[in-house]
Amino acid sequence: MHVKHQITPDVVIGADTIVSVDEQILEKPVDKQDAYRMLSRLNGKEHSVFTGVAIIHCRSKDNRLEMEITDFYEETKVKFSELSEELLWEYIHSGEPMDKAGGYGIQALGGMLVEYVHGDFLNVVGFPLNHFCKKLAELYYPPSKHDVQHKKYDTIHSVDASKNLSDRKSESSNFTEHKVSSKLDSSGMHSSGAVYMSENSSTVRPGFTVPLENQNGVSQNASKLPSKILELIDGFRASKALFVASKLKIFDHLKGKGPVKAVDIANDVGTSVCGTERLLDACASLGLLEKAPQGYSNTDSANTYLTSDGKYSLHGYIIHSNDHLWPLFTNLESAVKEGSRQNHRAFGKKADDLFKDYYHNQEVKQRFMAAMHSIAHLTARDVATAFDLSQFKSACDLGGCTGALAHELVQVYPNLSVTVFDLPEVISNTSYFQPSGQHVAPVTFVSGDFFKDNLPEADLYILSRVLHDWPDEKIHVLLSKISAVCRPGCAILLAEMVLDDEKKNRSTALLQSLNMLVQTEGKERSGCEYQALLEQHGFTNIKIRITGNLLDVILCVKT
Ligand SMILES: C[S@@+](CC[C@H](N)C(=O)[O-])C[C@H]1O[C@@H](n2cnc3c(N)ncnc32)[C@H](O)[C@@H]1O
Repeated sequence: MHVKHQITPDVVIGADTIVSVDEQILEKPVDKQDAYRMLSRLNGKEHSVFTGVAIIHCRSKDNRLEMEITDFYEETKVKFSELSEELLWEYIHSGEPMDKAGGYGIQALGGMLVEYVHGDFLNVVGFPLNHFCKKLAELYYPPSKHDVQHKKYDTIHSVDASKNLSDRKSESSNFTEHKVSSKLDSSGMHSSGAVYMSENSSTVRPGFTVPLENQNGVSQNASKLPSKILELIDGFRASKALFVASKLKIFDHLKGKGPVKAVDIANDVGTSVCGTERLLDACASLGLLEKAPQGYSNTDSANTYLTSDGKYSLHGYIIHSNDHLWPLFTNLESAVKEGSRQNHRAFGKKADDLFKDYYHNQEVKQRFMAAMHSIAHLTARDVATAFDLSQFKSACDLGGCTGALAHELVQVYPNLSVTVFDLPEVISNTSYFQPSGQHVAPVTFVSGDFFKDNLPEADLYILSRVLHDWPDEKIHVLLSKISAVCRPGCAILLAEMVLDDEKKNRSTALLQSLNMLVQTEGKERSGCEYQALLEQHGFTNIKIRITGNLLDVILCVKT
């Protein structure tokens, strides 16, 4: 290993000894207390101080000291700014951050004084372990040309020339030279949870720098982190960025406009410029917005799906995901351990069923209905046309909520009369969701409880996203009531995410099953499971259509 200066490990670990000032070797090295005192007294001039492991460049003006610390390997610079003599002494005497071996006060509270770290964070919190390990690996395995070219990103993940990588590269350059005026925790993570990146050597990601054994048993960095794993770890940040942008109605603000500057969006929305800019950049990196020198604008998808009045707006579902599902998913671990819903943990109450949770409060009810409406509207055409339903004269959509599917059915089948049956709290709140216009065919709304009350008569009973809310016992109650009013030839149409028999579906369906776990007593089921439930109540000739949309469709007939 190339060692520039002969130093003892003690000096490396305890870095706070000044040995030279402005290249003049001191007669006697000063200890750390004197070193800092000396630094703080060097007022009005620029100095560079060599401490044995670092060069400290000081610029001091008006009793304010700026220190730039370059570590022994000249890979890492730490810039302290706005450091007054009093503050400096306060930190020295607190015995905490400044006293940490080699920490230069950048850990814990001392992080508040750090303007930026340029390079390898690990090199300034003690023994330069990261650098040391890399040098060791180089000694044993000199890097190939290919590796050297990509050295800049070598501790974060694989350097495959994929789209993901180039995305990551631009991400890391965004973090580079980023101000770290807020605290860094002792693991080197930004206290907000953001990952601190270095500019010119490795990316400091303590949690991800996993030593691996190669064939010869020598440790190397596990630089080949599969991008899928990183994507999943990042997933919650991406979801939250979308949720917050939706909550702040950023997509609505941008709709129908040319590029808008971050500062103007921030002023319109009433948010901070720096926070808004970061959110907009994150959304642009996720493909939700377009970014140009003139500003930010909506993508076509954002106009269609993310604005609150978009053709297939998912705004309601996104807000529900943020306000309701997010707190529930925070308790997923308990749900998995206990095998039950977590509404009491997320919202501090235990209702008999989830609909009582939703309908106790007008705002929560409106939010839930808007969420159901978003998905029902998006899927209605595929559900309505999955089978030819033209032989039916009347249909009853049990748990039909806002009537989004009912309205699609009367459009596709003009001779079909459709009744929406739902709880009274829902039926009284449906007017807000009705389509406007002269040519809208009428839909009838009836209130009642499908477990207790008489069901309206119909040739076709529709259950869209209803069975997945309930355990088998409750489903048997409901199906036996439907079966009792069905004449032979009458049918049931189910719309659900149907799992395949091995439960190896696309992840949307299986994640939806977790969704049911955290909030209901129900679950997503496979085609076979639905078939078994239906057959017990005399429904046969079961056909399943996988629509490719969010809901699949099952049709069966009473024999
Ligand atoms: C998950 S939502 C599905 C809404 C709609 N079918 C859709 O696919 O968008 C379930 C619906 O069932 C209704 N529901 C729940 N329990 C009910 C009951 N006992 N009687 C009638 N409707 C009920 C809820 O109010 C809600 O509208």
